This record gives sequence, structure tokens and C-alpha cells, in this order.
Amino acid sequence: METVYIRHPISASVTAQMRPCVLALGFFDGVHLGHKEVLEAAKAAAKQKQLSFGVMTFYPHPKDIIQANEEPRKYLTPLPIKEERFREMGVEKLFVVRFTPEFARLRPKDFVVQYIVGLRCKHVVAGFDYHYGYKGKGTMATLKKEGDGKFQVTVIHPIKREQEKISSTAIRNLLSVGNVALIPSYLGDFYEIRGKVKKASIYYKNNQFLHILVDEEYMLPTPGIYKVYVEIDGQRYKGTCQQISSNGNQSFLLVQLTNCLINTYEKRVKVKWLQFSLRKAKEDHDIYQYMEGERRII
Ligand SMILES: Cc1cc2nc3c(=O)[nH]c(=O)nc-3n(C[C@H](O)[C@H](O)[C@H](O)COP(=O)(O)O)c2cc1C
Ligand SMILES: Nc1ncnc2c1ncn2[C@@H]1O[C@H](COP(=O)(O)OP(=O)(O)O)[C@@H](O)[C@H]1O
Repeated sequence: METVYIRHPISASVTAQMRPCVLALGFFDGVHLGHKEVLEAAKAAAKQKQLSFGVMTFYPHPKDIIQANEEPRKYLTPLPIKEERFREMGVEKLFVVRFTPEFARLRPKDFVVQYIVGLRCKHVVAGFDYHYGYKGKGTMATLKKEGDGKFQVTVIHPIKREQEKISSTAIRNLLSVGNVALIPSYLGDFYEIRGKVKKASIYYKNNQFLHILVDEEYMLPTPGIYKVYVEIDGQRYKGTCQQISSNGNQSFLLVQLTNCLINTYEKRVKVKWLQFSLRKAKEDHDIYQYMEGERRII
């Protein structure tokens, strides 16, 4: 997969070297089951027409620019993870357009001409509720008209779970109430974050207490105690996330793993969130004290 980072105005050197493609359009945070439907349809169209399979996404989130006074958004899948997911799904060309105030002001028709037609797209795939252009005024209906026959359009019908449209907002809401157990029915898998083990772990009997610095930009579940899986060097361990804390922009997890006696210091880890446990988190402890304390009480 080749990733092309674009900043408005798009340069002629980017458009000149394009091969005709099918484009899936959207932000795609989480790459959930609704997004997968859009991506699979674009992939199938590319295969059938022997065109390259492309995705156009944006960074940062449009709302961070349009409602610039609010806290920058945390993501379900920060951009590098989204790129990894796209690569796994067979995307050949990824366009990441920097969402700037100037880009937000682009009229819908100009977006279509400069970006979609400009990138030699022959077929667009997006969901029924996709919006583009200034004030989000462009819709899937206007896209067909504004395309002027230069590309075909496939509209994906709403993918739902129990009458509710699957959306990144629904998943964010589940994280904010700690209902991680329900997330796989939206995402197709457990919610996952990545990070790195900081500080030497404390070992006690067959328990290891890990202190994980979460990679930047990840949204975390509401503080509490959770059953988790932790993947280290491709090996999966069962554990409990005892504490979620933050210090400025950095977030930390304190995780207790059983039957994991390997040295984890400085290792990269993946944490999958299985279930909220009702026990209340001890939020006001210094993490190191907490680790020591936990060792004493076992
Ligand atoms: C060129 C362009 C300009 C946009 N300008 C605005 C805008 O002024 N106001 C707005 O609410 N959304 C704007 N949007 C955002 C879209 O409405 C949409 O939220 C965004 O592309 C993410 O798509 P998705 O959430 O439907 O996948 C713009 C999108 C594009 C592609
Ligand atoms: N549940 C769904 N059913 C059909 N299409 C969807 C669904 N969710 C998102 N899409 C489409 O996937 C693309 C990316 O959507 P996006 O707006 O980033 O997702 P979300 O609404 O989850 O934040 C858009 O083309 C959008 O219309």
C-alpha cells in the first residue's frame, strides 16, 4: 500500500502520476463493521474493473477543525493503526488529506472536481450518510450530479445492530460508560489500544504488575477495573487492568497479569478490553504505590 499525504491545494505533481482508481470515502475511525462494508464494496469494484483500490481519509478529524475550541479528539484508531488496517484489507493507495480550515471551506463541487476527478477516480463508494464540502453540504445525491458522469457511485445502505446504525459515536459512547463487552458487535473484535511497558514490573507469586504508557491519541474506556488480554511478542496473556490514569497528555494503565513471568520492560504491548468489572478503581493512588500495595495484599 502506498500512502500519499495531501495538503490543500492539491498539487499537480500528485494528480499527474495517478492511475485510475476506485475510492472509498470517509474518516473511518475504528474501522468498524459499517466501514468494512464500504471498504469491501470498493475492493470488489476495483477488482471487477481492474482499477486500483483506493481510500481517501482525512486527518485530523474534521470536527477538531470545525469546532476548534474543543479539546482535540482522541481516536479509536489513531492514523498509523488505521493505515495498518487498510493495508490488511488490501488497500493499494491511501490518500490522507490534511483537514485544514481552507480545505473545510472548499465548495462541494470543487472537492469533487479537484480531489475525486483530479485523482482519476472512476468509481466512488461511501455510506448513505456521507457528507463533503463546505458545511458538509455535499451528499451522496449531489455526488452523482456533480460527478457529471465522470465516475460511478455506489451508496452503502445503513449497517445496523439492533435498529441502531453502527457508528464510531456509538462505540465512543460504549467506552465512555465502560461497556467494552458490547463493542465486538460493532467492531468485529474487542477494542484494542497499544502502548509500551514503562518501569520495571513487580512480580509476585505468578502475578506481574505492568505499568503501560498508552500510545498518544487513543481513546480509553472510562476509569475502572477491566478484564483484558495483553499481547506481548505475539503471545496473549489474561489479565486485569486495575487502574487507568492520566498525566497531562499521557495515559497510563496498571495491568495485573497472571502466568506471565517474562521480562516485559520496554516491550510494545496490545491491550484488548474484554469486560468491565464492577469493583471501583482506586483512582487517587500513585501507580507505583498501588503496585507495591497490591503486592502486599495478595
Ligand atoms: C472538502 C470538504 C470540506 C468539508 N467542510 C465541512 C464543513 O465546513 N463543515 C462540516 O460540518 N463538515 C465539513 N466536511 C466534513 C464532512 O461533512 C464529513 O464529516 C467528513 O468528510 C468526514 O466524513 P464522514 O464522517 O461522513 O466519514 C467537509 C468535508 C470535505 C471532504
Ligand atoms: N453503519 C454504516 N452503514 C453504512 N455506511 C457507513 C456506516 N458507518 C459509516 N459508514 C460510511 O463509512 C464511511 C466512513 O464513515 P465515518 O463517518 O467515518 O463513520 P462514523 O459515522 O462511524 O464516524 C462513510 O462513507 C460513511 O458513510
